[in-house]
Amino acid sequence: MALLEVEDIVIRFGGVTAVAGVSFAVEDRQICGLIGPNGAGKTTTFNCISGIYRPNSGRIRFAGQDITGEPRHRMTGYGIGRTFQNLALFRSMTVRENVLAGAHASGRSGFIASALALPQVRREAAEAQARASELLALLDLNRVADAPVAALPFGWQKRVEMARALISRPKLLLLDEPAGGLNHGEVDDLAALLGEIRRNFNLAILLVEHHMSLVMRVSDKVVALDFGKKIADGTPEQVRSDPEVIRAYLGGGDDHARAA
Ligand SMILES: Nc1ncnc2c1ncn2[C@@H]1O[C@H](COP(=O)(O)OP(=O)(O)OP(=O)(O)O)[C@@H](O)[C@H]1O
Repeated sequence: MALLEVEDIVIRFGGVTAVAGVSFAVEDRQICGLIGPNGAGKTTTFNCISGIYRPNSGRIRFAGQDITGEPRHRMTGYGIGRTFQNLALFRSMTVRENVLAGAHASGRSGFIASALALPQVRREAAEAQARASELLALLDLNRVADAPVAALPFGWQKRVEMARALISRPKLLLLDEPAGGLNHGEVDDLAALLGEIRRNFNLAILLVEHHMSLVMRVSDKVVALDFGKKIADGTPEQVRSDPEVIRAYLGGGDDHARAA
């Protein structure tokens, strides 16, 4: 049984079918790249897995459990963490505070227990602090831990988002365009970091990404979409040389050419 099973999902917006029956699976500890030209349906698929959209039909299973249409606030509890293309950080808070905010989303203590500062709450808070420190070190964010997040360059803010997603110990990390806006050196660092994250946290990663060389370098498998349909699913080598993929990237006018 795969960790994530996406089965024949269809997502429509009014008259537009953004995703037209897509299926694929992500195994435990696998890094899977989701690629495709502009408008292919990547983000919509991603938003469906993370509970932002509900599919019109089809099923999504995570660790054997049907999570189709579950709201996004439940996803952390299931073991799914995510980052956003345009960042969703608390800009005036420090790096450490932002990372800790991810732990609050997954804390088991309820509102009353927290208000009364019961021992379990204090234990959870201490654990979260220790884990935040570990993550800040791993993601090389120690030096800026007490700086407001808004003062950091974009590439560093992306790392903060990743640390925030990781603090809840996800089994699957969804990354929306992690290389977007990064310079060449930062993309190299990101490739190394993704491997390190997988090794350290024993998790699977699904990334939507336009940066083709990054996807091909880090992914164990790649799923390619075009016009809402899956056109290829295999190893980076298989997908890179797939005639449908080559046609989608080279033959689709301005939008497609930009994505290639
Ligand atoms: N909220 C929405 N309302 C209406 N149409 C939408 C909405 N979101 C996406 N679409 C349409 O669905 C299709 C797929 O869009 P989607 O953003 O998933 O593609 P994508 O592969 O992520 O593209 P990009 O790489 O440009 O981000 C496009 O035709 C898009 O215009």
